[in-house]
Amino acid sequence: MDRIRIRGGTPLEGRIPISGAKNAALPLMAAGLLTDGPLRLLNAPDLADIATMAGLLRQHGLTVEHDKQARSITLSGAARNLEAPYDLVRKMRASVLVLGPLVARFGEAKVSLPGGCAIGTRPIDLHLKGLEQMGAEIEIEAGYVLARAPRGLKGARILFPQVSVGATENLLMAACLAEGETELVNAAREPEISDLAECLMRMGARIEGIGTDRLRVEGTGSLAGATHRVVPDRIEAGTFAIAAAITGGRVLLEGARLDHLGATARILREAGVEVAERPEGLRVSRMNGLSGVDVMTEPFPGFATDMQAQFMALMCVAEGASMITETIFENRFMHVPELMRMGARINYHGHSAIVRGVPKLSGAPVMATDLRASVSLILAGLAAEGETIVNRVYHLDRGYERVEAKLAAVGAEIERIGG
Ligand SMILES: CC(=O)N[C@H]1[C@@H](OP(=O)(O)OP(=O)(O)OC[C@H]2O[C@@H](n3ccc(=O)[nH]c3=O)[C@H](O)[C@@H]2O)O[C@H](CO)[C@@H](O)[C@@H]1O
Ligand SMILES: C=C(OP(=O)(O)O)C(=O)O
Repeated sequence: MDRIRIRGGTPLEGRIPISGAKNAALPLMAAGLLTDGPLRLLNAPDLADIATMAGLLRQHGLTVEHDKQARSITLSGAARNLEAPYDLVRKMRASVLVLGPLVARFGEAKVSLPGGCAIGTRPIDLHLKGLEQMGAEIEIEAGYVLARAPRGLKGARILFPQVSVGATENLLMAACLAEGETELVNAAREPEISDLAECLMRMGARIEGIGTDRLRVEGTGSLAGATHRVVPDRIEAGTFAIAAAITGGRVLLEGARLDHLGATARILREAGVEVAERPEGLRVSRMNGLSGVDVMTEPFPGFATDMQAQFMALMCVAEGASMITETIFENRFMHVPELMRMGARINYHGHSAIVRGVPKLSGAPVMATDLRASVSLILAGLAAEGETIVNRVYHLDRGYERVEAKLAAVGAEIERIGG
């Protein structure tokens, strides 16, 4: 399995292109099930998760063309097979996003339960309850969700007791083909949800309240094909902002959007990082010292859980202490022991970690456990003295496109070792 070798200490300088967002592209691909298409997605990232979703949609019967040169994905045709098998769903939780579109359009779906993953149990009860409220009959059998709505779904008022990105996306897609009006209350407001809603509108859906926590959808009989540009990846942008900050460098994040960073930009500024909007993207630099800042993860526009591990790496070399509280996932501190192997001073208990900054981290062999934990170890390696080897990088390839090439282009000493 591939490893990443880093020799730390070089301040990063230059321009980094930001790819299309994984977490926008995956639901947009699932939206391809709602139409015969073609649905053409531009600015599509080239990632392992995108290949997994393409594989899943192909086995449902769609034609999926991923033109990596043109960075486009074109989806066309109608699903013939309504089953999403365990072998594909277990690889990637976002596979469950085929459930809403399949049952809304074809009146039936059989989708493997995704199961837990490294960061938590991640149930899908809110997805299922919402579909039931829209008239679907749901049974769980042998690890599969069997959903049936032979006469189609009906609009409903769905109040989420907890904000869920995936449940909002699944039910938003289902509502587009339901009969009558659906209201999603306490809906997630992440930029990826607005991106999905805008694409659905281009396909002919009627949605109001985009960007708010109350989405109203007037169902239509069918949706058409469309062309849509995937939003830039705010988590990739935030990750590279921290790469610049942790090395005392200066980078231009091409295409990144300040309004999509939510609380991340404010918190980085509080820590001593300069973040400025430019016509081509975001300029991020750090000329002076870093200071410890407390953060708590929250749904958008709060500080993103997908930025927590990277921010912790930064706080490892800040002056003073930082309390980091994870409120979204129950087990998202697996990077802590690995960062400690590099000399970080961290105490954690339950949902909170106290990080006491040290002047220098030291390079070490470390093990990646999930996507954002993996990249946090790369960030720590960029700031550390000596060599860091990040093992088990397949997690990284799920969500970062050519991460080592992008970092090497701005001066990092980093390479992938195959094998
Ligand atoms: C592909 C994708 O976009 N993944 C993102 C998405 O994941 P995902 O859509 O899985 O995350 P959710 O927003 O649904 O999860 C938020 C919380 O709600 C809980 N929950 C969720 C659904 C449900 O039916 N029942 C329930 O209890 C989850 O266990 C978690 O504790 O949003 C997360 C939170 O911003 C991000 O970390 C992931 O990167
Ligand atoms: C947790 C993440 O992804 P997923 O929901 O696909 O596991 C992530 O992108 O950080």
